Amino acid sequence: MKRHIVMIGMMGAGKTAVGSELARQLRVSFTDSDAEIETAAAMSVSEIFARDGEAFFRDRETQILARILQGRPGVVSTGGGAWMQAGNRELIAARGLSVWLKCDLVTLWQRVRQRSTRPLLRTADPKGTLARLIEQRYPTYAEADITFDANSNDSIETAARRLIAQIRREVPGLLEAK
Ligand SMILES: Nc1ncnc2c1ncn2[C@@H]1O[C@H](COP(=O)(O)OP(=O)(O)OP(=O)(O)O)[C@@H](O)[C@H]1O
Ligand SMILES: O=C(O)C1=C[C@@H](O)[C@@H](O)[C@H](O)C1
Ligand SMILES: [Mg+2]
Repeated sequence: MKRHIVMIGMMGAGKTAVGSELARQLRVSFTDSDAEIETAAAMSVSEIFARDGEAFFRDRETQILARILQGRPGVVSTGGGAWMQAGNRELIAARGLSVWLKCDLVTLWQRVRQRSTRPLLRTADPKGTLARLIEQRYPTYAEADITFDANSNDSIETAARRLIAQIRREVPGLLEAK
């Protein structure tokens, strides 16, 4: 693979789940920026938000992304907010193919509602917060190189296979070239 494949999109879109399966099918490495930040800090994303604040988390996210992207090309899953910073978009564009996992509110809500691991959704009306984030972010997510329909009822394995087919169609040669 010539470039990284970088998964972007909302919380619950499947960046981690589909991204790790994609890496498995392509036999390349998988790195998740949220997980890397957690390992480096020995704290969960929620704990970092609570202790050091979102701005601190965003700085760490940029540093970690830059480091990951310097490595050998693989699949990289980002946190949902990473793509919203212009500097991060430039870093990603320089070394990777960006893939937006596009997903609607109903599906996202089904996937994130049970878990309390997303600090941005700890509000009085988490579904409303999710809806507002969708409105704010979708025009910018739409700037990604590839938009993948992540709504379908496909299994994670089938979704990854469908994404590989789409990348082969839209960016011929990317997966084959060493
Ligand atoms: N295509 C899919 N089919 C079925 N379940 C899915 C699919 N995509 C994601 N999920 C499930 O939805 C949940 C959220 O997915 P995941 O953690 O991959 O989202 P994410 O985009 O990485 O979110 P975050 O930005 O919070 O890290 C997981 O339980 C995952 O297994
Ligand atoms: O959408 C977001 O801004 C976030 C998504 C998660 O992946 C984490 O990076 C964090 O919870 C923030
Ligand atoms: Mg994730």
